[in-house]
Amino acid sequence: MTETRLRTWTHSIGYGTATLFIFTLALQNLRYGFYELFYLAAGMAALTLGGLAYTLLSRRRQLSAPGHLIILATLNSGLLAAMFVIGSTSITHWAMPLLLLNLLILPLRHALMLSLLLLIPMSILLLVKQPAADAITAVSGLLIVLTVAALYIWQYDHMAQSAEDLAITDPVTGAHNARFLDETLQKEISRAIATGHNLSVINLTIDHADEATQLYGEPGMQALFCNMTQHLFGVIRAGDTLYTLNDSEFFLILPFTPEEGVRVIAERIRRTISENEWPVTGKATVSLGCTTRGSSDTRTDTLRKRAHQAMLEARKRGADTAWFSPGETLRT
Ligand SMILES: Nc1nc2c(ncn2[C@@H]2O[C@H](COP(=O)(O)OP(=O)(O)OP(=O)(O)O)[C@@H](O)[C@H]2O)c(=O)[nH]1
Repeated sequence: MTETRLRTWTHSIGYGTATLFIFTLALQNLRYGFYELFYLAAGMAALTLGGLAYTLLSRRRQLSAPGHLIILATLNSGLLAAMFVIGSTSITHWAMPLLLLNLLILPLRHALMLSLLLLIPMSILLLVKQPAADAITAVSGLLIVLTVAALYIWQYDHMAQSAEDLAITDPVTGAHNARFLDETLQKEISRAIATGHNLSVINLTIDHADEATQLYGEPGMQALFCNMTQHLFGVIRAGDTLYTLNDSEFFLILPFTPEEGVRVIAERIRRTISENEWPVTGKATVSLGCTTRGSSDTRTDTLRKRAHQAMLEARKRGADTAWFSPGETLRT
């Protein structure tokens, strides 16, 4: 299920349940002849029903639907205003569905702000109107509901973020994985087209990886791969992104980098790697294929293929080489 559908479902169920709860309150008050409270509850039920209709009408835009903030702010301020105007503290528990709706529907920070804007004046009114012990009991109940629900949402947000990080990160090296590469590269191509900025990429492979694996074994190569990832993180600048493609291959996306720039950074990577003393293998070299987006490059596979061809060309020319496509060596 997509996040938009999930939100449409949870928002609809939240508004629907709140409508039922508040409508029941309205009927109860009508039965006992408390007409002011009946009108208040009927108005609130109409608003939550409006929230349900808004959710269904804007179901494709549930990730950013701004109307929820307006609906919930009106509900919260309406209840608060009514408590002050009617002077009734017996409807404090009506705040419960509103607190839960705030947290279910709005981003956590907005929800907490709105809930506190409701709770603080409400607590002052309760302390003024009721015996201190009763007021403290009522306010504590509301605070417990708010805290537990907020903690649950906070934990859920963190778990969702961790799951997303896991899905796009290589667990061994900590760099992004191949799955995330095409998505980011397509976004960067679109950004480069829209802004007219340069975009370059580098495909980089460890030279003689098969022989090194036979010599040092899988764990040795994995250690080299991890060390090289950390080294590359240290060389590239903020805004560049690094991807690990398989056990010996990397890919770099370099936004705002022209041909002269990618030549500089590719040469710097080649030189620093060949000069470095690596923990398991001692010396190691890499072959780099670089390219810069041309005006007709609108697809990821064109750039990836060209960078890959350039990398194969660099390897063919004796390894420890950076090759810029189409057809110019930086250094052999
Ligand atoms: N994307 C990217 N480009 C780089 C990097 N390092 C160098 N370049 C490119 O190479 C050009 C020259 O870089 P340097 O020789 O470091 O000179 P610089 O003037 O200190 O580079 P900047 O201040 O980073 O622009 C830069 O303008 C960039 O286009 C890097 O880490 N990432």
